[in-house]
Parts: sequence; structure tokens; C-alpha cells
Amino acid sequence: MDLGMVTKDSSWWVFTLPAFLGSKNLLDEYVLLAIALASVFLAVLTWAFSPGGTAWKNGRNRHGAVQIPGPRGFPVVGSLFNLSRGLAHRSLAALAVACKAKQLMAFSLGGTPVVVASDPLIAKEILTSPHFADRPIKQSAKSLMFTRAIGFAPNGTYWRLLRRIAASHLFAPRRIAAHETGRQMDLATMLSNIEYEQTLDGRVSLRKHLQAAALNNIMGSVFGKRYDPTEDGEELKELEDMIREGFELLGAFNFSDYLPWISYFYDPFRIVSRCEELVPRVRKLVKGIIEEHKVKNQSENLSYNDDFVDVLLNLEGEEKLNEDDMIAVLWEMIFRGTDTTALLTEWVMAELVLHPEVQRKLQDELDGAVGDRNITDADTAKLPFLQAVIKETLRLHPPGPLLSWARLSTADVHLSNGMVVPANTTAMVNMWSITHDSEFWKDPLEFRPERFVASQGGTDLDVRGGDLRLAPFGAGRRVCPGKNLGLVTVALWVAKLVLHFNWAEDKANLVDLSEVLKLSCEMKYPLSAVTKSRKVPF
Ligand code: HEM
Repeated sequence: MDLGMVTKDSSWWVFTLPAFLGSKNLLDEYVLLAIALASVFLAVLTWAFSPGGTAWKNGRNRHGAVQIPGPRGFPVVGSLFNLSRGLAHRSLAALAVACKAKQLMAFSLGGTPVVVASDPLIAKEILTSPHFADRPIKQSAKSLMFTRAIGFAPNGTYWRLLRRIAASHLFAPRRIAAHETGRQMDLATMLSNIEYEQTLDGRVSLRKHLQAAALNNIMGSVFGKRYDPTEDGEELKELEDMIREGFELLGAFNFSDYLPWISYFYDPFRIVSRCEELVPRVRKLVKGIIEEHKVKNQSENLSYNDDFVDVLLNLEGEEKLNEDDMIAVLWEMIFRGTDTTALLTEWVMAELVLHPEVQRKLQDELDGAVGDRNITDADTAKLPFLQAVIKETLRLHPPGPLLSWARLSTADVHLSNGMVVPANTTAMVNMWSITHDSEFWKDPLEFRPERFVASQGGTDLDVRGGDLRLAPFGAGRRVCPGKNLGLVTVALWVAKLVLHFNWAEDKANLVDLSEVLKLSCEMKYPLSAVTKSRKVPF
């Protein structure tokens, strides 16, 4: 056969010959085309025989006695489109039902093998396994220094040190209690701003008030600093801008996290360059605040009133962090602490507007407990119906429906159902699916806080990671270290909002519980309501 005579009309297989025969007579395009065709053919073949998609090829999901079922998705990209747009928790829940894979479902995000658990038992085994104490690293998290902060630091000595500092210093119960004065101050400002807006506009758009209080609350605890928009306008604006930018970058679905080659020609969010622009701004701001703290005389003995910067500057010996690590840790706290508490409170208030009978019952409990005096953290901890309202909201609207950030297996993990998750697999827990499952919850779509009140036939369930039917803060070694601070803050806010005002629907902007999934899952249409003062002093 004279390969030099091959024309474009030849059969397709002829294109592959030069690659094998090393002919120089054929056009280079044919060689490239041959390689491309062979690759596509192989990809399709692998995909066709791999439940879970191409990342699960070679029987990766059959390491245990029971195979992990899952969708094939598309060749090359796998199930990327299920996660890259819309409400991933809902589409993954539907997919798990369709694939009969509620316990555990395997799927592919590009070349990344992923499992998702929609069952409390399997979720617990994953979250509490010592082999799942790592997280896969997103490009944006790495670029934004988060690999030196608690959330993305790899499981190891440094991460364990950070967790120890968080547990014994930053989130120690006595420190949370000591910061109550600040929380009360932020609340007083929020309540008077709400009253002012109601008088001015005849309705209140709650989100901005919650966000302002959340920012000041966390800035107070972390940096010992509170902002007054009239005096600190410029610095406050810069801070808000940086937080917004960071949220967008971390929350954006970045295709190149799963298909690294794509970044050469497709980066619609400009993740890399935007991170590069943001980091020096963060460094400048946080470094400035650290310097202010250094100048201020550091007292020999720390008091529980001190902020997180004081705590970190006073660490001794092996606990001492260098300045870059401090910046990363402090910045992460600002990040984690601001949106979660604000958006959870907005969901609570939306449900209370939609359920006036629950609102009245809550007001009765609050009035009975505190009368005219100021309500405190100590009071809120003892109010079963208030706690139940928050738990029921966490159940219906978990802020991290997929528990925010995934885990990564560092060894093969054997599960009690006979499945084995191989090392280097990304794992998610679909908390939203579990909390909406009629197998575990009666009438799961109904807002019924009584289900958590023991004296009313319910179960007073622990939401801090002990019971995976409702674990909005995760569980195991990487459980949320800010859970107590978050819960205390939301409880006090809701208590005061409901003690001081009646909340009714704004007829021009009806409550819409549609969701939007960003870094957390928030109300798509911010809550607008009409408030009426209850004449309880702020
Ligand atoms: C309503 C409030 C909050 C919710 C629902 C929430 C939820 C979560 C979830 C689901 C995780 C992942 C847990 C896991 O992988 O098992 C997490 C981790 C984390 N949260 Fe929270 N969080 C809240 C408030 C806070 C606050 C106020 C802070 C700090 C100021 C905070 C700091 C963190 C950190 C540092 C991690 C990473 C832990 C690690 O990887 O070791 N969170 N949170």
C-alpha cells in the first residue's frame, strides 16, 4: 500500500495508520485527527462501561462487596452540569433517587471521582471517618490563602493546631459569653434601623440589616472593631467589597477545578486574576489591624473580652502563628461568620411571616420568660420553642445543603453497607436531601417546629453533629468550629426581632421561598415584611 497516495476520501481507519507506521508522507492534520478520534473512541468506551462515569473507570466503584451505583453523565465532563448551575442539592437528590443510590452515589466531575451520601448512617460513617478529614482544594481557596486557614488546611499538625486554638481560645464558651455585650449593641442598632425604615417606607427589607449586624458582630469578635456607616464609610465599603468579591470567587463553580486543561481557554469568572487582585487588599487591611493591636499594649494576661487578634498575638511556643498564617485564619473567620448567621436568620423570619400562629406562640414563650426586661443568651438557651424554630429552619433551609465544602479520602474507606470508597475520592453529604426525606421526617415539607419540642410529642434533637438526620454544621473532626457562636447569635437575633415587632407579609412583595445556591443557600428574593412595634424597649 502506498501511504503517500492516501486522500481525504479514504476510510477513517487509514488515518490511524501513519501514527503506527511513522509515515512522514501524510499531512500532520491526519495524524492529529487520528489521535483525537482514538481518544474520543476510548473515552466513549470507558464511559459506556463505567457506572459513575469516566472517573470511575477500571472498576473503581467495585472495590467492596457492593458496587457504588451512579450515573454515567457525559463522556469527559461526567456530571459537571448537574453541579455547575441551578440548585445542585436538588438535582443530586433527584439523580440519587433515579439511580437508586440514596445511600451512596458515585459520579464524575470531569476526571474527579465523587461520591454523595443522602443517608444519615452512611453520611455519619463518611464525616466521622479519620480517612475523610481532608478537603479537596479549590483553586480559588488556594489563591485566597485559605489553605493556611482552618477550613482548607490539609489534615496534619498545622490544621490540628488551628483546631486546638479555635476550641480552647477563639470559640471557648466563656469567650462567646464575653462577647454578648457586642451582640446586644449590634442588635439595638439593628432594631432602631428597622423601626426607622418601617416608618419611612412602610415596609422593611430585612437582609441589609442582618448583614450589617453580622459584619459588625464578627468584626467585633475577630478584630475588636465595629463600623458606623456615617463615620467609617470608606473603610466599611472597602471591607464589604472585599467580602463580596471573596464570596463570589469561592462560591463560583470553577470548571478548571475538575478539568485543569480548560483554564487555558475558558475562565469566564477570571478566577485567577481576580484572586491575585484581592489578596493584596486583604493583606493590607488585616495587616493594618494586626499592627494596631501590636501598638496597643498587649496585656500579660488575656481576658475573655479580648478579640481574636489579641488571642493570636498572645499565643506562645508551638502555638505561635506567623503573620501570614494569622492573616489567613482571621480572614477566614470574617468570611465564615458573616453570611451564614445573616441568611439563616432571614430564612427563620420568612417562615415566621408565613406562619403567624408560630410567631404568636414564640412571642408567648418570650413574653412569659422575660417580660419587659432585656433578653440574654442565657435566656435563649432555655427556651425550647425558640430553639425548635431555629432547628426547624435549619432542617428546611440548611445554609450549606451539601455541607458547603467537600471531604477527600486519604485511604480506602470501608462502609457498613459493603461499599468501599477508594482513596482520593471527593465525598459530599446531601444534607438537604436527608432533611427532606419522608423516610426520616414526617411531612418533611411542612414547617412544624413542634417536632423538636419533647413536651409536645417531638424529639429534642442535637443539631451539632450528633445526629446525622439533621447535621447542618457537619460532623466529625471537621465539624464547624463556629457552630455555638452561630447558634447563639441567631437565637438572640430572632428572639429580639420577634419580641420587639410583629412581622406580617408585605402584600406588594409576597414571601417567596425560592433558593439560590452561592457559597451558601440563600433566599433568592430578599425578605420584605411589614413590622409593627410591640412597645417592648430595645
Ligand atoms: C449558621 C451558621 C453556620 C453554619 C450553618 C455553618 C456550617 C458549616 C459547615 C456545614 C461546615 C463544614 C463541616 C464539615 O465538613 O463537616 C463548616 C465548617 C466551618 N465553619 Fe461553619 N457554619 C456556621 C457558622 C460559622 C461561624 C460563625 C464560623 C466562624 C466565625 C464558622 C467557621 C467555620 C470553619 C472555620 C469551618 C472549617 C472547619 C474545618 O474544616 O476544620 N462557621 N461550617
